[in-house]
Amino acid sequence: MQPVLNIDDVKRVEVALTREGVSVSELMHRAGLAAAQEVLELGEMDNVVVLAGMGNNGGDGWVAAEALRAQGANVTVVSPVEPDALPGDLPRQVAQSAVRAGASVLVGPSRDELDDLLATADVALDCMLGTGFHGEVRAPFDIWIECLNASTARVVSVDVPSGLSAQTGLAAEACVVADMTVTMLALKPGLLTDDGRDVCGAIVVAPLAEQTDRLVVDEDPVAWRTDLADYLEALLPRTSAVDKFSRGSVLVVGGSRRYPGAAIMAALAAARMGAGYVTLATPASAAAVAQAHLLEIPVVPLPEDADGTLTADARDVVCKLAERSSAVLVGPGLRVSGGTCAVVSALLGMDVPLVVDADGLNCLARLTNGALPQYPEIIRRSAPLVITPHRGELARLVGRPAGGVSSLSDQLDAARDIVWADGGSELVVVGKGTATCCVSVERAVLPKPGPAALATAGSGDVLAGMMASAIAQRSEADVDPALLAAYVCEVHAYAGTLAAERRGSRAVMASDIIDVVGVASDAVDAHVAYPDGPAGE
Ligand SMILES: NC(=O)C1=CN([C@@H]2O[C@H](COP(=O)(O)OP(=O)(O)OC[C@H]3O[C@@H](n4cnc5c(N)ncnc54)[C@H](OP(=O)(O)O)[C@@H]3O)[C@@H](O)[C@H]2O)[C@H](O)CC1
Ligand SMILES: [K+]
Repeated sequence: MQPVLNIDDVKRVEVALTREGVSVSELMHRAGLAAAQEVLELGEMDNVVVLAGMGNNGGDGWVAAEALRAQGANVTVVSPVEPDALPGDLPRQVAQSAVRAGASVLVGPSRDELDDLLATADVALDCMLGTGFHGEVRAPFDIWIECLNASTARVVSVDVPSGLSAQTGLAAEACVVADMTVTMLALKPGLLTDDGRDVCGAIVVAPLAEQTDRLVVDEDPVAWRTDLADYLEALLPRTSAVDKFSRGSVLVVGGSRRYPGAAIMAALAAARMGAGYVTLATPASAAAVAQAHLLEIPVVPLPEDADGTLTADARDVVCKLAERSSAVLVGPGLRVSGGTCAVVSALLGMDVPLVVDADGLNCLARLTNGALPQYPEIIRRSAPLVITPHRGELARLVGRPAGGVSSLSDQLDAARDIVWADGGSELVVVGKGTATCCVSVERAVLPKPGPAALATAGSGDVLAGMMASAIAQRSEADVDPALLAAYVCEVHAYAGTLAAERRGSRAVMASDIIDVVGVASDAVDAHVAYPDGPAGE
């Protein structure tokens, strides 16, 4: 797994490195050399343009320019001011050194001059703005970014594409779209989510010092990005010695007269993820339509009110069914009412592994007055509990205003508020977004995010069904619950990719994802188990 650090923690690692004898000047040299090395590895890069800003990100660029010049490349550095006029001591010194080494400098070019220069470039190094960037991009960098994005040069961004917040992943109006980002010391959350996913290109981490790994871990990384090999312990069992019950039984409680589909999709996804036996319990007036869609899955009708929503009387039947299940999912299509809140509350009080999604989460928000971290006893239990909120649901659960969870960084903070208040190892918050985080009290795990095709109605219901299915199949196993949840997200993401290949990237519907869950999990498992085998290539 690769550690992900908040920007403030990256700065602390920088300070810790200087305490261990690696000066900032040395770090800047190593950063510039790391960027130059990546350029050299692209091959045939004779003409290099370095767009340098005024701070240390620019300093990295001047070091890279000198290193590439030493390798025989034609290097032109574009700077807003003369090298001698750079305000920071370090950037000024490395700039002067690069000039002495023969790098050409173009100061304050017009748009046309810059376009002409970039037209001759094989590669452009983006060193305008790094982690010190804030607000909207000011001149001249807004214009430089436009020229760079319009050019045909390969673009390598140093530390972070200029214009992207490395913390939030939100891009300013002007933001470099890179082919590659060479980031210093550790991954940062903003590179992995939201606009960051579209503008970073391939990400390479340059550790800069042998002490870095240790110092990064000392800073308690805000998250860990998984590699496929990390999932080995999370793989679902594949043995011939099974019958339909030993393969795990899942109870899905969801649906309403108005929204029968969500629960149907969750039940199907649970079956496709490998549970041997799935049951759907749904309000009586949704049961007939559900049964018509679910040939292999029994549907149990439950007491409902005049709106076709569960009443509190449903609790007894639901709890009896839950007792016989290896895992329960509650929420998809449920709606929020006194009755549905009573059912969610009863399930939380049981000793059965539980996944709470969608309206189940909205019931939970209502049961806790929109302040779940203040009522940890409601979710404290001995059996596993996985809650799967998207950003809006997560904001509601922790009492933030609408839009109050707007980045991966916010997702991680809000999820931590919940798991730390709970304090137990049974709870995982799967915070869904353009990057999804699986957060337990132990750690936060980031699975590889899926394609935009997954952002479609019902996709979350499918994930929830898959999650309950995986937990049912691993109920006896001692596996890190955040890792198991991340594995399920990874299979869901890959299913989205397969569905997009089959249907077209904008045409995927949730049922297309369900259709390929089985082949997606086979493929992910093969990659995990045999990373170097034919399936892993
Ligand atoms: N982490 C490490 O170990 C190392 C990182 N290095 C590199 O250093 C940068 C961070 O350097 P820093 O000097 O803190 O900041 P930047 O270079 O990113 O940016 C500061 C300059 O940018 C100006 N700025 C800020 N916002 C804007 C904007 N919206 N529009 C235009 N200009 C902006 C800022 O001007 P102010 O007037 O706001 O002060 C500064 O001039 C990190 O990313 C790495 O690349 C080191 O090499 C050492 C190792
Ligand atoms: K940059």
